Amino acid sequence: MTATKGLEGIVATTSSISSIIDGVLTYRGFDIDDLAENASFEEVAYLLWYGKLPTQSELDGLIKRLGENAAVPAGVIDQLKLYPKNTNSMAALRTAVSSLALYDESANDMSKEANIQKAIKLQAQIPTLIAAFARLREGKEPVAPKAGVSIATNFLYMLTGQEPDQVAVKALDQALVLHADHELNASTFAARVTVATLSDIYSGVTSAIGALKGPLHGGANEAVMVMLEEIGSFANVEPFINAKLANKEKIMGFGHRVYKNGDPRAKHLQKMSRELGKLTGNMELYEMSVKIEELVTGQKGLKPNVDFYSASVYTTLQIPRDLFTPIFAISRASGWTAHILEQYDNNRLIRPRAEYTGPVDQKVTPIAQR
Ligand SMILES: CC(=O)SCCNC(=O)CCNC(=O)[C@H](O)C(C)(C)COP(=O)(O)OP(=O)(O)OC[C@H]1O[C@@H](n2cnc3c(N)ncnc32)[C@H](O)[C@@H]1OP(=O)(O)O
Ligand SMILES: O=C([O-])CC(=O)C(=O)O
Repeated sequence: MTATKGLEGIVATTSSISSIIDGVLTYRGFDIDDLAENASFEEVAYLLWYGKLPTQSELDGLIKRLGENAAVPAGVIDQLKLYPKNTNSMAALRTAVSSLALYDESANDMSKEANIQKAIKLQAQIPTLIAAFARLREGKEPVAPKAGVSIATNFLYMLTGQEPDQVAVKALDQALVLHADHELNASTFAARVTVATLSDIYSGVTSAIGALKGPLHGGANEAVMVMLEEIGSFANVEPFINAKLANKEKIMGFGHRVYKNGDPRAKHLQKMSRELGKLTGNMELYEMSVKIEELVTGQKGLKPNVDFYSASVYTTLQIPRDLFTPIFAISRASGWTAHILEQYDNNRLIRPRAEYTGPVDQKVTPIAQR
């Protein structure tokens, strides 16, 4: 038995949800470029869950259902109030999602119908949890979700308590489309491993949030912003990046396990970053990002991934830096739950082997003689 480090190149399941073939990303056979330009996040979530794009009435039905399920139990809000104000936002989300199960009587109902309902409920409640956490830590009361509006609209509304700007809604909605699913990425794999024991959907999504949090995965979008802030100005980009590369340090938001010739989602986020910069009259973050790309691609051949330009996009939308990864979770909840449903449909316990590299033939010495 020989181990493959990081399971690189290992095909661990079949799936009909999304594919990456020759650098092209599709959800259910639809190219991400097409979806990014022509579909809303709710249409994409429907596509991931049901395998087809919705008709207008199916879409209206889903938006209505998401609205009806968006409020979170009062007990969970009470718990959020007890979280330390400076706690990590992904740790808060992970704990809060796990708590949702305590208040759902159908949490352990494994019927298909109950699991689809829970997928929709989780998708609806995650934005509410994040916005409530963000307000409570600033000493503000949570804002109740609105019915009949998109997730992008509702999230920005619940975060700020104000009717969101349409440019911001459109940008966030497109970002949600771009992040919704990505084949067998680490957090989706974590979700599938968890539910393959026939554990419940809340356990699967809680595992996934834990995996997404890390800076080698979803946490990279926040890490990109930390780096941009550390660089501080366009003039500092070149010396900063050159020093990092000379030290063989990783540049966050670059590289990918699967894409070696570039992440097809990055160009959409780059365009969004440029357009938002122009609209707000502040191009500095965009220009710094472009310069970083020029240096990292030029010297290392590494291309930006989905996390790189999302940092300047979210900052221009005035979203706090530590909510970038939770926003990724809002979007990826659709993919995680679609994968969990698919796993239940054709389940087998996921249990690979390890190549043992430890000592052999050891004998126990009585404790007094050790
Ligand atoms: C949504 C997402 O999850 S997208 C990914 C988000 N993560 C990041 O942006 C973090 C930065 N990027 C990385 O750490 C990596 O590129 C990963 C984890 C995404 C993929 O990595 P892997 O396929 O495991 O490649 P690995 O980390 O082994 O790197 C291979 C080589 O490229 C280098 N490399 C990879 N990414 C980077 C980077 N961002 N900056 C500098 N060098 C890098 C490594 O140092 C290594 O070099 P070496 O062979 O000289 O030691
Ligand atoms: O697929 C991966 O390894 C990481 C990624 O880009 C994603 O989850 O969107």
